[in-house]
Amino acid sequence: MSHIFDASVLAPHIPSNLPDNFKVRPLAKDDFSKGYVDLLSQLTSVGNLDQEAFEKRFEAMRTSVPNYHIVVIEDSNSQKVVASASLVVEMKFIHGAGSRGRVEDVVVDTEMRRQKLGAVLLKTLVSLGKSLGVYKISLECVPELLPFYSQFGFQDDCNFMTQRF
Ligand SMILES: CC(=O)SCCNC(=O)CCNC(=O)[C@H](O)C(C)(C)COP(=O)(O)OP(=O)(O)OC[C@H]1O[C@@H](n2cnc3c(N)ncnc32)[C@H](O)[C@@H]1OP(=O)(O)O
Repeated sequence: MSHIFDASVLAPHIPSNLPDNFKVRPLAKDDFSKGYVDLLSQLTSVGNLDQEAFEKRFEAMRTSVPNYHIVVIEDSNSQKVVASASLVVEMKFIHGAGSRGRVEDVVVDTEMRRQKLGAVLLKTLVSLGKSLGVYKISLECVPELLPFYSQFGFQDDCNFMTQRF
C-alpha cells in the first residue's frame, strides 16, 4: 500500500485505547475509493477532484520534503475512511532554521462524531509534531472550536487574517 508518509514514523504516536475496528494510519493512495473525498467535503468545498487528480496531488505531496503528514482513521466495518487530519511542516530560517507545524483539515464523518476520533487524531499529531522537532504547532479554527482544541494544548493567542481568491 502506498502511504503519503512512512507509517513507521507514525506508529509510536497512535493512542493504544482505540476499538479494534478503527485503524489509524497515513493516507493511502487507494483512499480515493474509500470515501476520502466525501469525507473532506464534510469540511469544505472540494471542487472537481476525480481519481486522476487525487492521485497526481497525492504523489506531489508524498514526494514533498518536508512531508505532508495526513493521518486518517479507517473503519474496518465499513472499509471507509471516517476521519482525517494533517500536520504540515514548514521550514524556516528563524528559530535556528527551525520548522513550524500546522494542523489542517481536521474532519470526522458526521455519523462517527463524539466517539473521540477527533481527539485521537489531535493527540497523534501533537505527539508526532513534538517528535519531528517543530518549535510550535498552530491551527486556525472558528471560535466555537476553541474548547475542542484547547484540550490538546492549543491556546488562543493571536488574530487571524485572511484574503480569499
Ligand atoms: C484546523 C481545522 O481543521 S478546523 C476545522 C475542524 N473541522 C470541522 O469543523 C469539521 C466538522 N466537525 C468535525 O469533523 C468534528 O466535529 C470535530 C473534528 C470538530 C470533532 O471531532 P469528534 O470526533 O466529534 O470529537 P471527539 O469525539 O474527539 O471530541 C472529544 C471532546 O471534544 C469536545 N468537542 C467535540 N466536538 C466539539 C465541538 N464541535 N465543539 C466543542 N467541543 C467539542 C467534547 O468535549 C468531546 O467530548 P464529549 O464527546 O465527551 O463531549
